[in-house]
Amino acid sequence: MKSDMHGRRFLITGGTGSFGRTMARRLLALGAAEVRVLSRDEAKQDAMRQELRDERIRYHLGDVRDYDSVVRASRDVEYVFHAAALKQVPSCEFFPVEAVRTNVLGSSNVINAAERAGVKTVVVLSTDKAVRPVNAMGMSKALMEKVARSHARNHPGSRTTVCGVRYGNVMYSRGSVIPLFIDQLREGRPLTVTDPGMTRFMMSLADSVQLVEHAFAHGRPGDLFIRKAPACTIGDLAVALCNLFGITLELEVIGIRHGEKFSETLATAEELAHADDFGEYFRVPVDTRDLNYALFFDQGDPKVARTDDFDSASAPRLSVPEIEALLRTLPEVQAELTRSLVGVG
Ligand SMILES: O=c1ccn([C@@H]2O[C@H](COP(=O)(O)OP(=O)(O)O[C@H]3O[C@H](CO)[C@@H](O)[C@H](O)[C@H]3O)[C@@H](O)[C@H]2O)c(=O)[nH]1
Repeated sequence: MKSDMHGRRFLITGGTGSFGRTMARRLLALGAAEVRVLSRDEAKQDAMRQELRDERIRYHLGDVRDYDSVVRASRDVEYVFHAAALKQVPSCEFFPVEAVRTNVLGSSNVINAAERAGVKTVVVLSTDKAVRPVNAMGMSKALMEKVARSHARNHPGSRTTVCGVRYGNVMYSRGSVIPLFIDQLREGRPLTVTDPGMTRFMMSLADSVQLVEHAFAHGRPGDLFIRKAPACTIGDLAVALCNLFGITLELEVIGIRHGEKFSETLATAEELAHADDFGEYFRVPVDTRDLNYALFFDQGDPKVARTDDFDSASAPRLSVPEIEALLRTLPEVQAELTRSLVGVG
């Protein structure tokens, strides 16, 4: 049976990142006619070209901040996955205007170029850090969500559907805690735990691709899809990794970092009050009522008070053996496990 992706033309912004590479591979496997990658770094494009070696991939050098480069990359495209972003919390804290340029204005460029090119669907990728944000990265992603969802409100007859997904930490993503802990284990150093009680939602890269595919297949204008990921404490994650590698190491508690939250929120009570529950996913439709504030004040919303946030402190909590099982499913961890841990322990 042919998939919905078969014979279609796609653009992935930020296409050389870990999400982009995984998504590109998947689209090619499903018979996509063309996968265009828009990104800034020619070295990463070259590495991807060597890795995937498929004539259906076209590399566009450019930057989402530059509208013309996005317009060029969007020509004749049917579907856009918008993954380009500044996503490091510390760098966005130091340079918040850069976060605004890429995450907010860049996203607006992607949506406007898609509209102009007659793209059918744009899926924008967001993060739990955009919910009740405390850092510039999260704030800029929250505004990106607003930009994306306002498209549905402001262009009700548009032939371009703009929808989004929001997910938590992607396990083993570049620069994140799991590869860091594995390096520390390998070197026999104590694991630097910020606070053992901190919680994060845990998702694999494969899960994030699946969520984007779900949005691609089912998204209506302005929809936001959220996967109901399980959560764990960072202390349990550290113990699970030690168990997995058969090593006993001390944990060194270093304290919560600048701009971090103790727990993350994937969906607020206000969003959940209006969300559709699809088992594994929530769909949060956009509020398309007109901006008549009197209506909001007069009618209120009794549903909101009855719902709690979906946050990592109260979400289904993975036990240590469950974290171990989840870690074992990750190809990167499988590769690490087959490497010898000589000199460690
Ligand atoms: O040496 C360390 C580093 C991190 N942590 C903790 O581990 C958890 C996860 O940290 P990390 O992997 O750095 O992820 P986050 O800071 O939660 O943010 C990640 O996840 C986001 C999605 O939620 C992405 O957008 C970010 O780019 C990515 O860094 C947090 O509780 C940290 O406090 C430690 O305990 N020790």
